[in-house]
This record gives sequence, structure tokens and C-alpha cells, in this order.
Amino acid sequence: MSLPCPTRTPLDALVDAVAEQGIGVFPDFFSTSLIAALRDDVHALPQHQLSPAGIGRDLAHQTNSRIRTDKTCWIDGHSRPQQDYLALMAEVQQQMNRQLFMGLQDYECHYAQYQGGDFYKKHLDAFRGRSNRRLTTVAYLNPEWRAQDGGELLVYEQQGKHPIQRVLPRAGTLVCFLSERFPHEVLPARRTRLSIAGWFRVDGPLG
Ligand SMILES: O=C(O)CCC(=O)C(=O)O
Ligand SMILES: [Fe+2]
Repeated sequence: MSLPCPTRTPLDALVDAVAEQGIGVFPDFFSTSLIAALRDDVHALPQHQLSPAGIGRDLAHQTNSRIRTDKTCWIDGHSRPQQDYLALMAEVQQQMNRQLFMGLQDYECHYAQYQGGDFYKKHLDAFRGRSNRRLTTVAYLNPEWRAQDGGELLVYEQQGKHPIQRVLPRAGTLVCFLSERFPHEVLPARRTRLSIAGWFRVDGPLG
């Protein structure tokens, strides 16, 4: 029997979930104040900076509104909330590397805005041997999200028909999973749905 260890932090719980299941879902990973600041940060963006999201690798980057209809804006750390978010992800990266030897070298992330009706069909974030993305993070910024608002993230096993996780995009929740392992989709949202999707990468000839 293993007893809970009082010195394990929320970050350690995240590392354990990735080590044991390949995926972790943490409803209160982020503080209310950071989430509120990030939400204000998105709202302060000029609308033209949110552009139709693309699919595929960088060189074959294209938009395909049959697959996804959200709008995105890359996070570059130009504001305090972005810096705070990136600092937290740097800690995640450090712990994944220390405890699981994942060799993560880099993190890229963007805001994503789904308007009512927007969706992202079932996909993998990375195909084995064809991408440098190793670990996906999704952080949600939506207070008071109800089941009837839709926009659930459904996560599947490789050949699975039934989701192993259904996640409402509620403020403060972090989802983290191995990018090559879990197909997932975003069901149509019925109101504006804000998130930050991010990927830890390894260096190499691909990507
Ligand atoms: O927003 C989500 O729940 C997931 C988004 C996603 O799958 C992606 O951007 O690759
Ligand atoms: Fe994805």
C-alpha cells in the first residue's frame, strides 16, 4: 500500500499522472487570479490577432474549417499574465525532465477562442516520428461553464471508440497528456470558450 506523501506538490501529482496513465486532469491547477488575468489578457488582444487556426506541421500549415474552426494567437510573453503562465510551464518542464527524463527542451502555446458552434474534430497532436511535440497541455479560462454549454474535450485511447476522459473547459483546469498517444476532440461549444493549448517539444531534425 502506498500512503499519500505530504511533501508531494500539485506539480508532482501532475508528473505522477503522466508517468502512470499518460494523462492527468487537474480541476484547480491554476489560481483564480492567474486565470482572471489571462482572460483579461485575451480580451485586450486586438481582434485581428486571433486568426483561424491551422492544422498540420509547420511546412504544410493550412487552415481546414472541416477539422477545426477556432481562432488562435501565439503567446510570446509580452504581458505579465503570459510571463506568469510561461513561468509555471517552465516548472512543469523542469519536473517532467527531472523525474521522468523526458528531455523536453521547448514550449510553445497559444490562446484559442471557440465561438458558439466552433469545434475541433478528433485528432492527434503529434504522429510518432513525425513531430517534435511530446507533451500537450490545455488550460481553461471559462468561469461558470455548465454541461449544457458544450465544448467538452473528449479524450480516447488509440483505437478506442468511447472516451476515457470528458473534460468541461472550466476555469482553472489543466489537462496534460502525451501528444502522440491520445486522440481527442472538442465538441461544439455553445458559447465563447477560451483556452491555452501548449506543447512541450524536443529538439531534433523534425518539427
Ligand atoms: O481546447 C481543447 O480542449 C483542446 C484543443 C486541442 O486539441 C488542440 O488545440 O490541439
Ligand atoms: Fe489537440
